[in-house]
Amino acid sequence: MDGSPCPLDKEFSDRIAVLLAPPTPQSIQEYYDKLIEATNCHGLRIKYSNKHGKGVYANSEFKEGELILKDQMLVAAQHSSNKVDCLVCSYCFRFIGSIELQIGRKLYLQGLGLSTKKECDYQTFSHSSNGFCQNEMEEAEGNFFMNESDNTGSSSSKNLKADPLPEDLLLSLMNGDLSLPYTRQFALPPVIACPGGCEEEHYCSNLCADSDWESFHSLLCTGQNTERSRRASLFKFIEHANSTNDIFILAAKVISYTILKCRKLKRSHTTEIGKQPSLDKTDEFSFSLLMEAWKPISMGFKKRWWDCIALPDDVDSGDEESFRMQIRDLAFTSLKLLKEAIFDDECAPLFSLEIYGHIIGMFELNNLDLVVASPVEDYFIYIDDLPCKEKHEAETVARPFLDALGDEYAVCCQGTAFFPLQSCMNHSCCPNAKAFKRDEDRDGHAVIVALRPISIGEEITISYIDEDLPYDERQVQLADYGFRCRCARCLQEQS
Ligand SMILES: C[S@@+](CC[C@H](N)C(=O)[O-])C[C@H]1O[C@@H](n2cnc3c(N)ncnc32)[C@H](O)[C@@H]1O
Repeated sequence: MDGSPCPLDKEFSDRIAVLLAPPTPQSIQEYYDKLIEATNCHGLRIKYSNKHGKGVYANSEFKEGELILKDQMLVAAQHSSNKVDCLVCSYCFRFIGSIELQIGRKLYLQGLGLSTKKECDYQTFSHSSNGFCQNEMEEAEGNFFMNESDNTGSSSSKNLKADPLPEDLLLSLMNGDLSLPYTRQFALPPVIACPGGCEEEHYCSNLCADSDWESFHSLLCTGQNTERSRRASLFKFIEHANSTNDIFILAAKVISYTILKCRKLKRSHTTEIGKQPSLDKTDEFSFSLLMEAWKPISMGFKKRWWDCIALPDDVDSGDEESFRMQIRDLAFTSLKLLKEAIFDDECAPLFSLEIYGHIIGMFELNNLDLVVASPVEDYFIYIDDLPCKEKHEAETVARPFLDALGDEYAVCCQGTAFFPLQSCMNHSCCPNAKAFKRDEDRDGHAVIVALRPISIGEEITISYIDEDLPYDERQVQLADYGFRCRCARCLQEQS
């Protein structure tokens, strides 16, 4: 990149270009054929066309309302501020513990003055609307800030609530001494601690804990088992992300995932082949492993973050260049902090600003909001629907907690995720499918259902925006995704 402040961009420019080169149609086909085989999504096929790049096509018929896809995220994270509201598994994003723990913990943390996000947006495909924490962005970067309420949930609560409940009451709710009526019917998986001893991540099972550890967390854990100076660096990186934009946590997860996969490939190669490459080939060998580990990320549609981020309404177009430079500098600050914490010599090109910018840009252009409905909401609805006598008895115990929660009782788990198959779905203003969580979808998977009958060979499209908007407004919104829509409806309405 011309004028990049990051020395690694220059040192590894050839390798960075290889890592960021768009995959060939043939490698796309091979990769997604394998993925579809491995995930049993035989009703779908990914095809490449010169028109819109990758797209998802029906390989079988779908009826209206039928499930098309449940896509497991490649990488995902709960918004930092949402962690106050919802205790979820850090790998699959199921709610964990118990209804009592969810309620008690939230009220307890609120009592400590931690902020919360009010409502839950069930519209799951969304542009990340910059995701900045407003105050910190203003402070850290000087001039610019975003007006809209951001989706990191950093807004403080405005709703009216009853007086706080006594702390010891909340503690007994959290530690299981006090139980609420009918919560057995809303049993949740137990809370499994992080194997590295950090207090940040929790899991619903040992399987999730181990999978997270192996795929992401062993490099990012701030627990006691992590060496002291690395821990201090990680804390600094996380603090910076939490106070500016938690998209950096996701970028760190992508880098951690690639490094850990690279190490795993190296181990299995050494065990299988039984020998190390000759010294003069070590460098090439390491890079071939890096390419292999990076492959799932290489498939994602990407642009540099500071090039593709939508210009906030309150930034004058004359200040655009300066705004984009500030975004780049912010990313560079974050990258330097991450590099101090987890740098790996054999994966050095990953720590270039060019790669970091493209990873974040990938989330900007492809992300689907991570949304998991809260069982606490179901619980209070259940109480409300009980016959009169039972309802009255249950409410006597549960009501103070509902009052203390106010209208925040229903806050769902919210975050950002990259889904390998869903992210290949193109947009249409007359879509035949939509992202929609059904009652049974209680984890972080992306769920896509058919809006009308779909025949074999038809492209499966979703809408990235509110498709009921008039033509011009739709184009304005889609410009934030970097394209002008050429779907059948737009072509017709344009003429
Ligand atoms: C989430 S990706 C979809 C998959 C993408 N086609 C690929 O090759 O990875 C979104 C990008 O696809 C392209 N795209 C999606 N829908 C489109 C449409 N209706 N008209 C033009 N381009 C579209 C745009 O470049 C957009 O930024």
